[in-house]
Amino acid sequence: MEEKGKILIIDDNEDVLFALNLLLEPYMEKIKVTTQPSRIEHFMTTFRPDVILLDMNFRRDAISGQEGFDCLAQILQTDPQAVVVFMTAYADTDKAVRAIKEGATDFVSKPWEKEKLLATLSSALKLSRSRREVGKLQAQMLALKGDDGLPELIGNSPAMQKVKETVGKLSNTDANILILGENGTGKDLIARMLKYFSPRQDAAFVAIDLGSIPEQLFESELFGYEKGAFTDARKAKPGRMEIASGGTLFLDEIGNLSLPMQAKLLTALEKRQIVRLGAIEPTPIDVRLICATNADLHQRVAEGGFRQDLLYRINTIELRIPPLRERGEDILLLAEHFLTGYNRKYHKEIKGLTREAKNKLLKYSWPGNVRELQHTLERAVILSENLLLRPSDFFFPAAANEVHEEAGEELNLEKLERKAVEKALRASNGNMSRAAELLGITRFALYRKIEKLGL
Ligand SMILES: Nc1ncnc2c1ncn2[C@@H]1O[C@H](COP(=O)(O)OP(=O)(O)OP(=O)(O)O)[C@@H](O)[C@H]1O
Repeated sequence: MEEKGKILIIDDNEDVLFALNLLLEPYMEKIKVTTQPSRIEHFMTTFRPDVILLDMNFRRDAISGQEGFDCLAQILQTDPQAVVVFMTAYADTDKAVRAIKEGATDFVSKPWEKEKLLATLSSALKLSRSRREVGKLQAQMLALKGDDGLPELIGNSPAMQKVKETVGKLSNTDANILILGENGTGKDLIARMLKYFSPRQDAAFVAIDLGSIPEQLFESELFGYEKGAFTDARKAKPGRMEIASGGTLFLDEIGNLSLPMQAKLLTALEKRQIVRLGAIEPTPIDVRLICATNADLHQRVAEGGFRQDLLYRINTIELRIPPLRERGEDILLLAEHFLTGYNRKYHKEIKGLTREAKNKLLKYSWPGNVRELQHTLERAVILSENLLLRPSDFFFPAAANEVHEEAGEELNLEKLERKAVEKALRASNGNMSRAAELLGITRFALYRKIEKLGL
C-alpha cells in the first residue's frame, strides 16, 4: 500500500477488531478500534482518522444493517468529508448500493480477502488526502479573493462623492490605479471595491504590504523560488505576483520601496513576467495593478527617491482620498456606522451620541483618519455605561490637538503630526504598540512616521 494513514475501525466483535488490527498494523500509520458506536464522535474529533472502516451488522438489527446506516449518518454529520468503507458479512448488493447512496465511499465483505481489503483501503486513503487537499485549496482561494462581499464605503461629503463617482467610472476597466491618501483614509477598502467592480471580480485579489516586507525577502515573496534556490528552500513556492496572475495585485505602501526593488518591480511589470529565484525560465504573469501610498510620489520623483518610469506605469489613473478632517459630516456618519457594528459585536444598546459628543468628534483633527475613528468608537462602546455616548467617552491623545480656529493656533499638519507622535511616544514610555494605538494607526505606520519625521 503506497499511502499510510490513520484508520478507525468500528465493529461490535472484538475478535474481528483484533484480527484487523493485526492485519493492518504494517500498512497503517495509526489504528484505533472501538466496539461502541457512541464513541464515534469522540474518536473523530480527537483521533481525526483518514478512513473509517465501519461494520454494518451490529448485534441489534444484524440483518437489516440499520445500526450501521445510523452510524454512517452520524459520521457524515460530524464531518461531511469523512471517508467511510462499509463492511458486512452479508454482502448483498442492495445494501452496498444504499450505503454508497448514503455517502459511504466503498464496500468490503466479510470474511475479507487480504489483498482486496488492502486495495480498497489504499484508494480510500488517497481519496481522503485529495479531499483534504481540495478543502485547503478552496480555503486559500477564498482568502486570496478576499471574498467577503462588497465593502461598504460610507460618506456623503462632496469629497467622498467625487471618490465614489470615480470608482464608478473605473468599474469594468482594467486600468492601473494609484490610490493616494493619508494612513487610515480607506485606501485598502477602495482597492477592494475596485476589484469588486472589475472584470476580474471572481479572480484572486492578492494584497501585499510592501512596507512590511524586509528588503532581503522582497524577491522571494513577490517572485517565488525554486527548490534549492537557498538553504531553506526545501520545496518550490510561487510568489505573490504569480498567485495574483489572472486577478488583481494590490501593492500597498509602494512609496516605501527602495530604488533597487523599484527597478525589479518595474522590469516584472514591463515584461509581464517574473523569474522565480533559482529558476532559468521566466513565468508569464497577467495582473491588474492597484497601488496605494501615503507618500507624495510626485515629490519623491522630484527628489530622486522614486523612479518616474515606475510612477508612469502604475498611475494610469490617480485616485486621491481626502483626509477625514476634510470630510465634515462624514465623521458623524462613520461614527454611527461603527457604533451600530460595535453595539452588535459587544452586545450593547447604545442609542447614539449627545450633541456635545458629536461636536467633540467634529472638532478633532483625526491624524489617524477613519481607522482612528473606528478605534475610538470601539473603545467608547466597550467602556461606556451611557445610553448616549458623551464627550467623556472619547479619549484623544492630548498631543493630537483639537482643531480650534482661534488665531495663532498651530495648523501646520506636519508640525501637528510630529507633536502627536512625540506625545504618544512619551505617554506610552516608548511602547510602540501602545503609541500606535493612541494615535489610531498601525505599528508599521508609526515606524514609517518616525522615520519620515526623523524622530
Ligand atoms: N469610507 C469608509 N467607510 C467605511 N469604513 C471605512 C471607510 N474608510 C475606511 N474605513 C475603515 O477604516 C479602516 C482603515 O481603512 P483602510 O485600511 O482601508 O485604510 P488605508 O488608507 O488603507 O490605511 P493604511 O494607509 O494604514 O494602509 C478599515 O477598517 C476600513 O474598513
